[in-house]
Amino acid sequence: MAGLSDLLSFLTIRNLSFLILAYFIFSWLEQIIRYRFFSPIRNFPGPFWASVTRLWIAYHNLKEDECETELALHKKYGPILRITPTMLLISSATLLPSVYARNANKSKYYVTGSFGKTESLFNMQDNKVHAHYRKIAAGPYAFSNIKKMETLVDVRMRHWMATMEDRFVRKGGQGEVFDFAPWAVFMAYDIISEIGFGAPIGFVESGTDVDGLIQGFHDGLPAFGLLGRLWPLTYKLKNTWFGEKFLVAKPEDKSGIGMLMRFRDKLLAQRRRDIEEGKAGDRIDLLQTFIDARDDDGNPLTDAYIKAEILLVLLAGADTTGTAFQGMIHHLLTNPATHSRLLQEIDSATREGKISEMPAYDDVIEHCPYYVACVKETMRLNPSAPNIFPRTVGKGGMEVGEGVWVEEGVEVTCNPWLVHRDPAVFGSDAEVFRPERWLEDEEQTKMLNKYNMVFGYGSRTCLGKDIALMELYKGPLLFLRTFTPRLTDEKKPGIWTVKGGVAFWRDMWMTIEKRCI
Ligand code: HEM
Repeated sequence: MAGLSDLLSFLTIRNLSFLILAYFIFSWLEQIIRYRFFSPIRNFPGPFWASVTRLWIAYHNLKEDECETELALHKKYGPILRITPTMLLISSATLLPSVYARNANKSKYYVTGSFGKTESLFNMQDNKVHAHYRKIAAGPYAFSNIKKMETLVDVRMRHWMATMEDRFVRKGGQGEVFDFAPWAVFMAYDIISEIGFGAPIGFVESGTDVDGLIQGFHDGLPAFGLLGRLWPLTYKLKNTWFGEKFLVAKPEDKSGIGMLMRFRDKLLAQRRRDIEEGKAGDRIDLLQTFIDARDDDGNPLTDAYIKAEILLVLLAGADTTGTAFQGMIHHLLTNPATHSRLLQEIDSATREGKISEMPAYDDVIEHCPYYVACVKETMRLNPSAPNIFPRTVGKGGMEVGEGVWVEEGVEVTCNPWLVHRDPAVFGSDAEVFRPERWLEDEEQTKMLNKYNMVFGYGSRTCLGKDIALMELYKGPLLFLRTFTPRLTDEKKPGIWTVKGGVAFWRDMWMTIEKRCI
């Protein structure tokens, strides 16, 4: 009894607080020692704090200087860096095939369930599970299917061009000053919702960020960046009341994702009604191809899964493409010689009848090589997702240099923003915008294409690549062929912003005038 009362008298609030504090300090020290001296990646270089806590990368991600910090560290330490206690970052483009090997699983960085309870392709970690679902999605995203949707893209393009002319070209005088940045994204959202469910959200029509969707999406990006970077904490919280409430997106949420989910649910319900009443006709959008898709046993996909994939189309496909469109206009307005060479190519292809009033995807690829090079060069220097895409090293480990091995289970990643600046592949001027590099020599072009990471790498590459390129081979071309854009202040050609590993441009203030070919 005396022992118990002694113990109780010792457990004062002060002593208890001291014990809790001591526990945390001890656990932290134990973690530092374990990560510094017993980790399988202890011998790889990098900043001390990155090797002992994920807070280092989280801090730089929040500060929006992750890419630049890592580029400086690569210059100091070489192509392989330890950027978290369990993760290596590799900047050598030629190591992409090893990091993104066929059977590599995505690491736990891809937090499952964050875009809703049912998982879409993007977050599936296990490569076998992913392969099963990717086979089903291959049909809807097949190039032959996407080609059928080209007319949908054209309708939206025409609407966007007409709106630009109505709103911003003032006849006989100075053009109206406007910010190009949101207009590029308005176009991309309307196209992706047209392709996704056969209806534009209405950004171009209204000329506004409908329901604050784009702002809501941008506001959610810092949290998106942190959830993956601090994944052990995220997994601990995910199944708690807090996690259910704040970490898993739901249609009832006020956020941009919640709004997109409601929009998607309404259109799916409408489509189901149309099908029942025989009114769906010959729909050719992605929603219909997912509804018509069957698994290996001939069963249709569940509505929950269709919803997850359609949400992914909106999340992965709109902002990313808008960013590339913004980037291309930014680079051309800041490189007048490139701009004028490009116009020569487009104008003569148009005059010779090789590309029509609405440029066709195939014609642009065939007749406008310099234009295609400008699109590639834009996305090389400013990839829309300058992010880490980590995989877990599989059985037997992985060789990352002569005699240098990384053990099974370690997280390894590349980041397209860094890989595309590797001078060994992209040249000593890799940090400069120079589209000519894609056209100089056949072998070199092959190599640049081989080590291009803008749409990811390996078996998890972007499924929407053809859709994005279809937009990018039309939109900027139409805009530049029809209008002469002029920056209102040449010293302010737009601000490149990266939040949570996703990039966009801001403040691209300009005027446009009609041009004659
Ligand atoms: C310029 C535009 C785009 C860029 C830069 C881009 C980039 C990427 C990247 C880097 C990945 C790989 C992620 C990883 O390894 O974890 C990816 C995956 C994906 N993207 Fe895109 N994307 C773009 C447009 C689109 C569009 C338009 C769609 C759909 C309409 C789309 C749908 C997807 C899907 C479904 C995946 C997951 C593929 C899988 O895991 O099997 N993307 N994208």
